[in-house]
Amino acid sequence: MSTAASIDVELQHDYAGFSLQVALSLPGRGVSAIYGPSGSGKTSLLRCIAGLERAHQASIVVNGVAWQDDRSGLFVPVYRRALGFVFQEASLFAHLDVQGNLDFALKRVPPAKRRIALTQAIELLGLEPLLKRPPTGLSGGERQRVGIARALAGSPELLLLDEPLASLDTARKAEILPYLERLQSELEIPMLYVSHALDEIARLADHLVLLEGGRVVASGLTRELMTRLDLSLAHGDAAAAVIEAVVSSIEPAYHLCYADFSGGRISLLKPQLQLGQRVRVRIQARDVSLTLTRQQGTSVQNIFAATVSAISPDSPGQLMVGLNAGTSALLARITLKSAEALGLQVGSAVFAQVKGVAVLD
Ligand SMILES: Nc1ncnc2c1ncn2[C@@H]1O[C@H](COP(=O)(O)OP(=O)(O)OP(=O)(O)O)[C@@H](O)[C@H]1O
Repeated sequence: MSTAASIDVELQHDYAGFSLQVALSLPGRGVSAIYGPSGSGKTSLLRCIAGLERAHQASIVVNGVAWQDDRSGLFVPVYRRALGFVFQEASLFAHLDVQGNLDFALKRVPPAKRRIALTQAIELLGLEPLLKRPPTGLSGGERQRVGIARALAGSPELLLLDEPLASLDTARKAEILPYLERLQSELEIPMLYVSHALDEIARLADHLVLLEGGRVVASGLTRELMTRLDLSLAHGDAAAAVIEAVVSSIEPAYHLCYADFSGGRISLLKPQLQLGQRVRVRIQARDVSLTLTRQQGTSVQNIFAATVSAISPDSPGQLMVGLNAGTSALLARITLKSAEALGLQVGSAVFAQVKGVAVLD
């Protein structure tokens, strides 16, 4: 059922040996991440929403505008859908400089339908110094920024991003993420963001869709899904929790600041944060160890009282433990042997020692 501020997708699409069948209602603003193993149908879903593939039994409504409705025979062709598509690698016109590539995209939108000024797209992606450069003179990260600005120049009502950072190395990824965060906070355009990287998702997306074998396994708030032990994304090396905290004091001499969350006070090696600032902090399950009594004489600063909410097998010899610290969910990955030695069970009172944290914003 479509409402004005949502993206509602119901569709079926079949290839030989693969069927994609989804029914989703996503927020009409902000970033929704699409996550799942290789071959789970993430790209196919984006292509069906774009109209690059024609799904059947489909209903696709973007913030009140129907793009496809097979009950009434409506199928808006891809070139008439107000969307921007950002691929893993931007294919820019080699004979045009950056400005020329952006102008080309802008000209395809009738002036009355332009929602984003080119100057705004250039400013948001920091492209001013690159405008006269040919695409061949750009780094991979710069090309992606141009690709994103070009998608914005088309004044999209929906931005589809298919692993936009996957072809970049860690340093280039880190360079682009702040631009994507700016888009999210400064533009009203909703984004569907396909990614394999949970750290990117934790940073960018409030909403998460987990796809497996062409089906939606879960759809909901990112930080809730990330700590659900019945889901694959709460397992393995990348498993992590995200907590929200507010900076309450700063200790410049130690380059530390302290932020309060429902489970206590967390110290962060990030002195440039401001008092009162809200921060999201990512805590990886592999960085959390558990004790039955509060450790003394340890170098670990962040120790929180918690209750075990769930225990589930992880890799051989390892368990994933779900924890509640106040109303915040945490994960700890520990060995089966330690769990037995501690006599852990659901409801056990423990102390979570957090060895490393990452501030997401
Ligand atoms: N044009 C096509 N013809 C036939 N089968 C296809 C076609 N496109 C995709 N598939 C199949 O559909 C399934 C889903 O593919 P899709 O690319 O959507 O997955 P994905 O989750 O995006 O994977 P990845 O993370 O590897 O990019 C795969 O089994 C793939 O082989």
